[in-house]
Amino acid sequence: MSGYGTAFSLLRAQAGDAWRDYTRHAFVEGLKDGTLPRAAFLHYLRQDYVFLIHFSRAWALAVVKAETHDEMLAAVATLNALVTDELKLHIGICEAAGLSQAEVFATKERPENLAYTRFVLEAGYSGDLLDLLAALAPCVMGYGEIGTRLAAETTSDSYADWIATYAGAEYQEACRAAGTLLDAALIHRLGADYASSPRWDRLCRTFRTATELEAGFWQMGLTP
Ligand SMILES: Cc1ncc(C[n+]2csc(CCO)c2C)c(N)n1
Repeated sequence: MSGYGTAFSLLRAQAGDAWRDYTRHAFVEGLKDGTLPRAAFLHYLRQDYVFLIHFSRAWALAVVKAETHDEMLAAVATLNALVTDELKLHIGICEAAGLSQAEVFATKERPENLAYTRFVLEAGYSGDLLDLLAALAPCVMGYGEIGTRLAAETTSDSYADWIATYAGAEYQEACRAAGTLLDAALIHRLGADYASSPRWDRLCRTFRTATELEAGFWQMGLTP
């Protein structure tokens, strides 16, 4: 059990090797032991700022696709946290790492970044909240899992702040809230036996593709 809900555990298990390739990517192992080159980390941070803008748009779409007040509350809370706090926090992290605001704002979006965020948005545009959440889940829960493992296994202080952010209680609570939203949204639309629904295979495929695109994002990070 992952602790992020029943549906996430099922989706994670069916993603198989793709999940492992994402959460144990060489970039992640470099964060863990401090061997990740600084230039790669700064390049990743700049791309991640652009990523967060589109990710915020995807959570705004989740508000649009919500069908219950609880779903609206969960989506609007994440959207607010992203736009009000996380984007600002990210600029602060970049500045502390030696990147000016001007540099961050001028970042040219890499194709791997574009592919991932537009895949997520398209899943939401053409589908319902389930399609959108299946595409969003690897991002939210993957970082929660990576943060927890790295906090336990790290052998270096180089990226301690980054690890502490995702291992921290606040972020772990956000992962559990996303898991609760996903479980409830599935039951609301497909019933308790949602994994037997004809839609389940497609949701699994969407989750797996988003997982592969996360691994592609790490790989992009290694090539500034
Ligand atoms: C490529 C990439 N994937 C995942 C995250 C993690 N993340 C994105 S938004 C958010 C807040 C809650 O949804 C978190 C933790 C990231 N930063 N960059």
